[in-house]
Amino acid sequence: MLSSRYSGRRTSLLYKAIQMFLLRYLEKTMCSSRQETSTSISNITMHLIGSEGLKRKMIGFMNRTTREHLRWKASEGAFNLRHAVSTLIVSYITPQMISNLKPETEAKLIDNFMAFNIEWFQSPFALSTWKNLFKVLRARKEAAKIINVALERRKDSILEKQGDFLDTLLEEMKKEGSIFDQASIVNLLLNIGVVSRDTTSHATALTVDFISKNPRVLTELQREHEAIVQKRDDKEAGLSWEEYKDCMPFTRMVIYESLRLANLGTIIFRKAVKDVVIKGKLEVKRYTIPAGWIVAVAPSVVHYNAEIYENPLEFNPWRWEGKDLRSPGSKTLMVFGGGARQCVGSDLARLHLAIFLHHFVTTYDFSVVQECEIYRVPFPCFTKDLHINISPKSPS
Ligand code: HEM
Repeated sequence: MLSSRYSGRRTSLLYKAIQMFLLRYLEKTMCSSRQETSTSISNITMHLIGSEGLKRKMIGFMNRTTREHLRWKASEGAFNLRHAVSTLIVSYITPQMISNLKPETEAKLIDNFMAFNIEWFQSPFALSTWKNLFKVLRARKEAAKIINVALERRKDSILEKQGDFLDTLLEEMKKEGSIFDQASIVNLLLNIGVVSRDTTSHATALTVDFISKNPRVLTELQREHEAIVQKRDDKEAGLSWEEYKDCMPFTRMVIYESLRLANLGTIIFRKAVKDVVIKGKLEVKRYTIPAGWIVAVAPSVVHYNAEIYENPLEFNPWRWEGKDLRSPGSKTLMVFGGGARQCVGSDLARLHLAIFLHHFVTTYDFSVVQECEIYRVPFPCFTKDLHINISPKSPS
């Protein structure tokens, strides 16, 4: 499952060219510039989990939403885990971005975020592909309209601030020389909805898939999380910030190991701002990357390197024992990118995974109905999604 294979599907050059074109096109409609996105998304993570008060508010909200989603899924029979988590992520990201939408408008925005994807792409020759492309573009347009209306209202509003991400962006926009205008704010909000949904839902599905194949890991996870619940005064309370920070070393190891194996950030790009000399052990292995060159870094080369990770294709969370896992990455772990400019959603993604696993292993038993299968082109695509059944644990 982890190798770069095409899983038996015939992928013609034309097919790939058109798929890449559509992806690029959708990307362009989503995000006007990488600089804007990154500067301002730094604010969302600051906004979402920056201050102590906000952390507590956010974690409480994520707990409630996760619990409700799992309860709802438990009553439904077998379900597609990645899709379920996509809805979950969008449900808690959307009100953090714009908090004062009417419930029906919020539901509409969530539906549009969910419809704005590329999963429908089957073949350039299938009429359904083009019909679906039309639906996706319509979803994008409707989502943009809802955000625009909310933004207009907020701009003119004399009411108290809502304390959401839209407020933060409007403050940025009003600053002298701001890189934001109304259009870039709308693009940014659309972008966050989609980026956070896809990366995090892929990561969650793959983590559960790895765990399902490793009963020893599941047992250890259950032990860690049940111990957390046992120590709590209010057994119904969700995970607290302190528990997240201090009481789940094994969960952190599982998250890092899953992300290392999943390799969701397949390629990252960097530009050499000056000549960079790469020092190999042997003279012949030394070379210089000239200033101005753009370099594509493939983190999987590091993540699957047997000199760094013993049995690199094995899912073994214990390999992280005793290592500092507070930072999102290092030279040997680039799941969220590398250097000063890394994924700005990494804190949020790790928090989500911890909360999800907490509710998942303490409240439910699960069984796999369909194993997941991915192929890489080079981005990981699911040819088969993980389908599971969950049922509430019987009280012990
Ligand atoms: C498990 C989940 C995730 C993974 C594996 C992941 C991975 C990555 C990687 C590898 C990069 C490239 C960083 C680099 O160039 O060094 C990146 C960038 C980025 N990620 Fe994530 N990400 C995840 C979740 C999220 C979430 C939840 C958000 C939004 C809240 C987000 C927003 C972004 C943005 C905006 C960038 C571009 C940053 C920039 O251009 O400076 N990501 N992510």
